[in-house]
Amino acid sequence: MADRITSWHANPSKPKFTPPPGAVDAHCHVFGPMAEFPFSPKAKYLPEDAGPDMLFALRDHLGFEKNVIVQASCHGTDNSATLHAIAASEGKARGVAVVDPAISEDDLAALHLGGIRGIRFNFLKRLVDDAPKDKFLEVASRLPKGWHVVIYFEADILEELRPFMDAIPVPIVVDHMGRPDVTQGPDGPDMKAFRRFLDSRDDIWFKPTCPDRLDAIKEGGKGDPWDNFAAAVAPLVADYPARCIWGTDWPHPNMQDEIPDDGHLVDMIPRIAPTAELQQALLVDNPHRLYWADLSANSRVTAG
Ligand SMILES: O=C(O)c1cc(C(=O)O)oc(=O)c1
Repeated sequence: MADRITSWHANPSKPKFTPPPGAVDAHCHVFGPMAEFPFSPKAKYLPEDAGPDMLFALRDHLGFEKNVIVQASCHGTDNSATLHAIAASEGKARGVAVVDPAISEDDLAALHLGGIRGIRFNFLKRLVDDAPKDKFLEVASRLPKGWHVVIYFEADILEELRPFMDAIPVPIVVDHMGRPDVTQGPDGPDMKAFRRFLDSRDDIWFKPTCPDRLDAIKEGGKGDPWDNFAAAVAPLVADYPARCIWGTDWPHPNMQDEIPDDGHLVDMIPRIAPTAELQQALLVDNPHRLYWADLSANSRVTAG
């Protein structure tokens, strides 16, 4: 296999923006450690270790209180590394798993006990070999109560995926807004198509995340400070404030050629969510509704 890759910043800056109390980094990953949690034989990249200690140090450095750890494709359907990180978080992390669609009810229940609250369907050909829609729909129909489905796809297959996504019987959370071309601006065809999709159901959520990916210089974007991203995404957050959650995407799988400074990523937040109300929704209330709904004594977790 190829050399192991480092895709994260060694010394990220301190953000100027201070997240509100209770803020959740609701899209991040862990890699390994490989000696304990080997990568999948089908992994499309082989990263250096980026385990829970590093993730929690970054969380504190950036001013967040909690994490939602999304199973990275390099770990395939073995969620041990993600579960280990959640267990090490002292109640400050929950997660999203990637499962073999034939998973048993008992194994789903065990994932729930381990802090998992959703499963991820990945449609990026550069990350996974196959994405069997019929099997995905079958497992989506028997998830534990309160779970959702996270979907990662690129804008050019949104329409093709519509019948599949329309049939998903639980809430849907779209990773990185389905990767729109942000250079088209807020009213470009990709954003318009994504808005039509959001308007088709009121239980579709999205992550206005990854300016580093969507506005990368190597993709024809502007790079840091990612002005195309800010311009294209701020109106979306303003129009759907109860349906978005935010995350760093640390350790930034596959971003080794244009590694983002995590402090700069956090400083994108007030550019896409300029008011205290929007920041509270994006960073605190919305992720708590999806991932900590059992903290029901708190008004922030009621549906709305
Ligand atoms: O665009 C990517 O390369 C990417 C990869 C993964 C993963 O490997 O799980 O997750 C992400 O959120 C984004």
